Amino acid sequence: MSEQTMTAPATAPAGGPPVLQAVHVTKHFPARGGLPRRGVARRVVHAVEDVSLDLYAGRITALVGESGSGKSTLARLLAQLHPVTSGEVLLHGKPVRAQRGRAFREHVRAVQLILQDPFGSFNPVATIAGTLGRAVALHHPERKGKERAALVEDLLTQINLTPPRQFAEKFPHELSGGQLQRISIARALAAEPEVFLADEPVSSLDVSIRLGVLNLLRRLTEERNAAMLYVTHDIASARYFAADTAVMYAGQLVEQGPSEAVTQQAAHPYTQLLISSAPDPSRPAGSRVRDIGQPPSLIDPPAGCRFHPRCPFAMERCATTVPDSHEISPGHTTRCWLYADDAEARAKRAENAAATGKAGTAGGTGPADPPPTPA
Ligand SMILES: Nc1ncnc2c1ncn2[C@@H]1O[C@H](COP(=O)(O)OP(=O)(O)OP(=O)(O)O)[C@@H](O)[C@H]1O
Repeated sequence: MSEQTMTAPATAPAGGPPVLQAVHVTKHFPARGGLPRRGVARRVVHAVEDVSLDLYAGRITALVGESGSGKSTLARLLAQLHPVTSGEVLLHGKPVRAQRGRAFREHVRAVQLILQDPFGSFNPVATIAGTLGRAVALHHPERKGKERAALVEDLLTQINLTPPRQFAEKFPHELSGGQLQRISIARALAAEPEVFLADEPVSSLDVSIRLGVLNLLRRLTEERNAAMLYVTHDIASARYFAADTAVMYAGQLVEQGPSEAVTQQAAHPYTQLLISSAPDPSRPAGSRVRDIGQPPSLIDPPAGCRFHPRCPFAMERCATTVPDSHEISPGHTTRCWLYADDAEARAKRAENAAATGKAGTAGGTGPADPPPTPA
């Protein structure tokens, strides 16, 4: 497969048990600034609130939302880089709580994070062979000398930087952003992970090379039957790259399910807004969903559904009670009161359908459309 052609998303059936799970995970950070005052509870940032998400072997799940919605925090909780405030992270069904020791090291090996900015994560005075050699030494201490060098060359070949010797002796500043992002993927591969957490892996890269890096990630996921979380702002790329999509708003998951369903029959007004805000030349003029505000402060988030102050279809209950999860079609769920089974919700739902019309679709009208350029 050419790396410049976007093919159908990795869709290994989600039949087996999840590899990695967030179960009712919440993360509060102490708010920066201001001194604690006697008798006044310390203010916290409600970065992630009661989020449950499953990742499956051989399957890519996109986590979509605007800046500050808690996507990176969730990825870091799954990687055990932050302790959870409540809830659990499970690897193969077993809770992971250790922040040090053998269980922690095993988690860090099995679950590898790939970050947005490849430049920031390399030692500028180490060659690529030195950087990858350290990763090999960490995860395969038995491989020494020539064996270690051979493994470094093999890693470079797997990420299509060939001939490997030509790249091994280079320093980070001698490589392009795309080449360095490939090296960070190779460094993650050295651990033979079961899960990749790719946090906006292409958004800092030149538009022309994004597709190549995404297709490399997909090939590696498929070949290794690894699970992948693909964190992105770009809901249109999620449809083409990921089998499943989860949408996050202000720390809460508002919709999730098969990417095709989430992007073509978006149920939550926030998902509809995200889709209608994404560039899409095929969308008729005037079909945008009306946006009536900004994301809330996470220090003092709105009660109920956090989207309600911005939602044109909000009802009274939306301001007081966190919505239940409603199943729209098999595996496609949303936390939105529009899908409750009562007269008021039905009327609002009809209003929503009339207002959005075709606006609940992303990236065009069918699988034959050309892939969008990933952001
Ligand atoms: N270590 C921290 N201490 C305090 N607040 C934090 C910390 N890390 C993240 N936050 C806050 O948590 C919220 C969620 O941030 P997060 O980076 O997870 O969002 P995001 O969706 O990944 O955004 P972006 O796409 O811009 O990276 C933000 O309000 C952020 O300021």
